[in-house]
Amino acid sequence: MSSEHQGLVTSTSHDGVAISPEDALLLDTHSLIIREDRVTIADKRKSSKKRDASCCGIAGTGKPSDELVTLHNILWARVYISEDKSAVQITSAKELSSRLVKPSTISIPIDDGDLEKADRWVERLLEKAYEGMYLSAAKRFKVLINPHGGPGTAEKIYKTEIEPIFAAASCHIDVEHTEYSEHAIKIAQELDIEAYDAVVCISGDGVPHEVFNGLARRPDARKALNKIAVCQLPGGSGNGMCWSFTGTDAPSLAAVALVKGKRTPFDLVSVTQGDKRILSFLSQSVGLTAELDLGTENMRWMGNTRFTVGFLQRVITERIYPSEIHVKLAIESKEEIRRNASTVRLPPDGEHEYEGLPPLQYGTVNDPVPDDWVAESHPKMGNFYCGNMICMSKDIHFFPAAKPNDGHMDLATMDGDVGRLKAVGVMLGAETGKHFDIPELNYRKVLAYRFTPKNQKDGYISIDGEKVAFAPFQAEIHHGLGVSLSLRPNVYEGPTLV
Ligand SMILES: Nc1ncnc2c1ncn2[C@@H]1O[C@H](COP(=O)(O)OP(=O)(O)OP(=O)(O)O)[C@@H](O)[C@H]1O
Repeated sequence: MSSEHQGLVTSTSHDGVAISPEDALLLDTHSLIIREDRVTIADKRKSSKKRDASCCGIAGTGKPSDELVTLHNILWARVYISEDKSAVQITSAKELSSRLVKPSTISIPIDDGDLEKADRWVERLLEKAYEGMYLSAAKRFKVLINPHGGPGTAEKIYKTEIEPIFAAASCHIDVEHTEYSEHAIKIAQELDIEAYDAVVCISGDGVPHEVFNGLARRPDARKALNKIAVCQLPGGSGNGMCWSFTGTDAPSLAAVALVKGKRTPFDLVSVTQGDKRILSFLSQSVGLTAELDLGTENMRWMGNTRFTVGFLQRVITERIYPSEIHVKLAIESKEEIRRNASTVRLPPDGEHEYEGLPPLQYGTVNDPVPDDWVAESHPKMGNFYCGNMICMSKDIHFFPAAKPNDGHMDLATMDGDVGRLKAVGVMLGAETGKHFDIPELNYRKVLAYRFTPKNQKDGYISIDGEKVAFAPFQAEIHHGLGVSLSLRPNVYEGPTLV
């Protein structure tokens, strides 16, 4: 444990609060220790963690009157100067429950002679709290709220849990409500990309899908997709992107994770179908998963539970979806995927000769299948599921080998007649990623593929949870084309293979 303490020395008394000449605040490697007997707590909440509480196991002074705030939870700090007093004000996210944090501010009076020193200390605190990036932290947020997303609570969640965190972290916020289907495409197409660092969607997965596609339709698509981080905070039922990047769907905790998040390139997928080309950021599915995504719309009021109910309803019938797939393989066995789990594959550097979307390497679904793709017939396909993120919704970590920026799609397939117990086993195993080892589940890393339905006239094909025509489609990965904000570089939050 570190014992690197940097204190703010105060030596004066304000408003009757006695300040000792010793340090009132100690800056540790991972935390700020507030010596409560020496500071004025402007907005003290009862649940503040005392020194002896088990918080991250960080060693400190050991005094029971000390409060410990992890640097992750420090939202902002400043030197406040008014006519009659000066103070250092520190705002942090206070834990009120395991799913709720709220901003809380403490104020430490300082002597006017200490202003310069206090300024330097505040800067040091912010640098540590934002890991050296506070001056360039993604603080200019275009917030898109879908009032109809998931159970319809996005607006309330934003006002009560998210906005206070953004405001406390000094973010510049510009809020817009989506007013109709595909409105977010238009907003992203017309966005002033120099004015914002990120578009934050308080929505399900549908709005970020539209934002990526709006950015993709711009003449400067490559620059726009590289400049604007696209993020999701939980306003839908699945919230796969929020789970994958922040590890939670508790809105205030996820908001802190975004405020603290670092720009992370991540892979996007081009899907061609008919004459259309769209971008997918999350998943493509046919069969069981697509039915859960799209065939449970009538249970939307249940929130996340609709997926479980829908799954049980469908698995009983052991439905199959005959199909043919062609695959451009990258890593073809689970053993090899495990062996490569800690390998970092960054996108190739270099100049790009295009301003819009990257050219398709393998053509479209209307072109002949390239010679080096593997052709597979799946007369009993039960679930075709290709993903780009680890988590699809709460407790569904379907792609434990997925990485934000590895230039691969994770393709999982399973026959529909493997037996109900096996199917249930895969679903239950997905909570922890253990389904990866179930032999009936085929799991590969691919660069591109084509899916062709057989002997079925109509059905569900889901791209990022949105329904598209029941017709052949082709997908290929674009390594690191998009950007989001994540807590850790090139890692999703959840039970990864590493
Ligand atoms: N004001 C609106 N009226 C009608 N549709 C809207 C409006 N705003 C957005 N939409 C559409 O709602 C669709 C679904 O959005 P979103 O993904 O946010 O919620 P969801 O589908 O309920 O969430 P989940 O995917 O988690 O179930 C999007 O395709 C979007 O175009």
